[in-house]
Amino acid sequence: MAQEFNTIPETESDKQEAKAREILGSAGKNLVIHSDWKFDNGKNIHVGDNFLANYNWTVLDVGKVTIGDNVWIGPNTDIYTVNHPVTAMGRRDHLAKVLPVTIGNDVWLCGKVTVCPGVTIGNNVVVAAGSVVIHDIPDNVIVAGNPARMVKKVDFE
Ligand SMILES: CC(=O)SCCNC(=O)CCNC(=O)[C@H](O)C(C)(C)COP(=O)(O)OP(=O)(O)OC[C@H]1O[C@@H](n2cnc3c(N)ncnc32)[C@H](O)[C@@H]1OP(=O)(O)O
Repeated sequence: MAQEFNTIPETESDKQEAKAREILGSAGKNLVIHSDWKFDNGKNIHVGDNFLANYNWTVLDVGKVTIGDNVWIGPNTDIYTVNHPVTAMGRRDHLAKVLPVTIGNDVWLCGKVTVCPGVTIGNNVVVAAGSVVIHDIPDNVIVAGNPARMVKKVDFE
């Protein structure tokens, strides 16, 4: 399905939107996803109204990914729901732990952000470019860095 999506020319945004709606578990009104988009299932991704994902959005949605309204995703941003063991033996045994990712309303994940398994991001949050999110993030903040930490609070208006 990802390959099918990525063959649609960027100039044919109506076709991109229709295919994205086939792929996703659910989507609200006003949906824009650019190529290349990569994912495991697609059906485990749920997005709200006014969703925009820029180029090269990768989602390892073995687990559920829930995204609220008015969320923008910058280019080359990744969301993962799968962890593997830190022990060599665990990885030899191909073990995996699946944890959901939840993103609130009015969130901007900037370019080259990585969101790790099990994370919940609140409402009205900006995750600065290049950040790696390993902890939950509260409402109304800008976070930056690896690991992402609050750099300042932000108002809604
Ligand atoms: C759909 C799309 O997204 S397409 C467009 C893609 N565009 C991008 O990805 C652009 C991303 N922009 C950024 O990351 C910007 O730095 C923003 C939006 C987070 C800046 O927000 P501002 O409110 O202007 O933050 P400001 O520049 O005041 O920085 C606040 C603090 O965070 C730090 N900071 C800001 N961005 C980053 C970053 N990417 N990584 C690390 N630290 C950062 C600053 O150094 C500053 O720290 P200091 O107070 O110790 O100096």
